[in-house]
Amino acid sequence: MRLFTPEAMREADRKAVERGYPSLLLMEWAGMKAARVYLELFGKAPALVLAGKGNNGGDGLVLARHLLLEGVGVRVYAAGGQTGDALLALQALLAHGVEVGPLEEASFREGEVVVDALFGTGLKGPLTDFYAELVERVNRAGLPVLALDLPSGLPFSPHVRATATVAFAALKTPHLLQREACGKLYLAEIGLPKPLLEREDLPEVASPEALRPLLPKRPLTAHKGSVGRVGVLGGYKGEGLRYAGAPLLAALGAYRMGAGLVHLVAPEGTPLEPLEAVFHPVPSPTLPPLKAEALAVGMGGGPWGRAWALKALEARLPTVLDADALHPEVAEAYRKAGVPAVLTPHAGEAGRLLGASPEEVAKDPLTAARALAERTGLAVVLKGNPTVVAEGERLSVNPTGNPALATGGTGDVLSGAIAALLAAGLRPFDAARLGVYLHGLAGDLLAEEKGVGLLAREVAEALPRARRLLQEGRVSPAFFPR
Ligand SMILES: NC(=O)C1=CN([C@@H]2O[C@H](COP(=O)(O)OP(=O)(O)OC[C@H]3O[C@@H](n4cnc5c(N)ncnc54)[C@H](O)[C@@H]3O)[C@@H](O)[C@H]2O)[C@@H](O)CC1
Ligand SMILES: Nc1ncnc2c1ncn2[C@@H]1O[C@H](COP(=O)(O)OP(=O)(O)O)[C@@H](O)[C@H]1O
Ligand SMILES: [K+]
Repeated sequence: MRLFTPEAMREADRKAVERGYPSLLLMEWAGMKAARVYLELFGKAPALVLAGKGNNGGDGLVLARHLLLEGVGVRVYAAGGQTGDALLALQALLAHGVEVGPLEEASFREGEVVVDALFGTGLKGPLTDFYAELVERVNRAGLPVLALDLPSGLPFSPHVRATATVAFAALKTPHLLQREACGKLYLAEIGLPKPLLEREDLPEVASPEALRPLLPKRPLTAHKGSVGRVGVLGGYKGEGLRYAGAPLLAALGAYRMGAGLVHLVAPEGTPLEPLEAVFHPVPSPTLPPLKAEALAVGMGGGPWGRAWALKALEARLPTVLDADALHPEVAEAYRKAGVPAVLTPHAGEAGRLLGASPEEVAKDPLTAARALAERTGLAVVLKGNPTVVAEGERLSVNPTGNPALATGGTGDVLSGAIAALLAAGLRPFDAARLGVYLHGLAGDLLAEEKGVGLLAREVAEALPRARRLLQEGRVSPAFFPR
């Protein structure tokens, strides 16, 4: 699944028509699928449909007809001047005897659900005047809003803040970069010929279909030495500072992602947890002899992080470099040595590596992740919402995960989880995108059950469940909770 720009989506629509596919069918499917989501979310609550004059409005007019046929009360207000498919959609609705009022007269009523079909991918520039005001009125009305394709006004401001959004044919950049405005996100297939959606030049949206085949196999004859052993190097003792928990959480992340054995290399005095680990207490950042296939370095390493990362290089094992191991000279040393590595910075750490502010990184994570991958020659996991994975020319945007993960130690769990996948033999880019996806999914499962207030160790504990859902094909490719 690819992440489309609005322009790339319009191009795909155009190519479908060039191939002879009737565009009216696309619109009919779009409106019908959106009506299904409406019924699922809001049942028979009456709808207030606000339709623009373009094809997005046309989708709204189709939806109104389908809701009417399902016995849902609809009030429809539309801009004047429809042409083409949108005009046909209007005529079909009028033929059912529905009154369509002018958009200027739209009013909001308690108990209604607003269907936002004002603008989709055809918007050029920010809304002004009447439409800016209308969007503000929609937001102020306090009613649930179902946005068709995109919340109107995106990617600019002002824009509609939707309760849910039905994206047609493919996710577009604002769906993942301006997720806040979209609410619950649904992806509806509308019959666009598949080859038009296969655009290798666009970033990937990490999807269950693409990731499932990457899951490491666990043969009947597996033993703890055959499924991947991880060395975790982290923690720091000195100057009254103790970062004891971080490496333990990385160890948990590795075990919960299926590692056969985890070696925990940490400062003397670090608690001997988890019990399942093999402990190597060290007085300074050293690399004891380890039987391992991958390493995770830097979690809670303070001033030890950099030294540890450079020592770890001697093992020439695929390595996750996190937190205190994230320094330009460390990345450069791994690149030079040709040792495969995954960098896992958040926006602040990425900013430090790029010489940019955290705000600049967070504003355009796709560009920042690509720039960092290019500069370091390594795989990069730029953490946030969304998390972006980059390596060379490849970009993968992760749709799982939610703000309940914004709590200390969840990043450490992720480092260990990615290291376990490296140890199982996955290439850095694959270990990174699979690890990030399952970590986010674990967070989604927990947020659904418990809401906010998670502990990082619970995220580790939920990893096997996330993995099993993916393995069994039970993750919906068309629904993205937050
Ligand atoms: N074959 C297709 O093209 C399909 C398109 N579909 C829908 O069509 C949408 C795209 O349709 P359109 O290309 O007609 O575009 P939209 O319906 O998103 O908007 C186009 C209209 O907005 C006006 N406009 C643009 N920028 C504006 C601004 N800043 N202020 C005020 N008015 C502005 C344009 O003049 C035009 O009238 C998609 O998002 C999707 O919902 C679906 O029906 C599926 C098939
Ligand atoms: N708002 C959010 N939405 C989705 N994921 C989030 C959000 N906030 C944090 N996360 C995830 O939680 C993890 C936090 O990692 P990090 O910042 O390194 O924390 P720590 O250093 O405490 O372990 C990352 O995987 C990040 O993507
Ligand atoms: K819309």
